[in-house]
Amino acid sequence: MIRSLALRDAAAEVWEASLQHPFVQGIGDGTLDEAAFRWYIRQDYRFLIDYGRLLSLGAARAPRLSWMRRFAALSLAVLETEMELHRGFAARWGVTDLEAVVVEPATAAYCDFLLRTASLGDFSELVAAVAPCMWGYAEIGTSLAANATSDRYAEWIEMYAGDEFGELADWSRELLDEVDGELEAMKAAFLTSSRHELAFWEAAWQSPR
Ligand SMILES: Cc1ncc(CO)c(N)n1
Repeated sequence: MIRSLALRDAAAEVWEASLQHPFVQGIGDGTLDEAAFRWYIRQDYRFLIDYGRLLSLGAARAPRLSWMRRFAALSLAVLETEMELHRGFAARWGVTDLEAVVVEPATAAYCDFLLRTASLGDFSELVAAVAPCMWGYAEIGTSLAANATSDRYAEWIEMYAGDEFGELADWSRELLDEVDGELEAMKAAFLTSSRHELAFWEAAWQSPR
């Protein structure tokens, strides 16, 4: 089986649980409590800083020049475009302390796993760990956009359902299929990231409101 599909298969239950998670569905139909969304935006803003670092490590370690360029460009796109979306939400909804926010355990655990894998793992494990971030959000965005009834969170949905993010998901699959690496180690990294994604939704759902 094609490696990206084998990994997607192995994580199918976890991905379905993320898509069906009440927090995610609440973004889709606009019923999600704004305080919970504010909590998520604050934590995700912190996540994106380390995610930018992870992509820069990807650039530093990439064995092909074309991958190196792509990782470097992506790091900048996250630190500029994606974080700008969060700053927009923050301004609209009265979040004034984006930079000062405490890193909650689910955020810290995910970021630490990603940066540990990127620093100490094989490059193929870095690729497997980062894929659920890109591919997973693109899948959620596309699925929510297909049924969206949400005005409130429309911008968020549009960003992750958009062509740019879709291309990113395609690229992450291409990397998974082309990189030199061992399937079992890659599967472990892919699954662990997928579980952290789910735990992030759950933490946001359980956040104090
Ligand atoms: C936790 C998380 N994973 C993936 C993305 C997509 O960039 C994001 N913004 N946040």
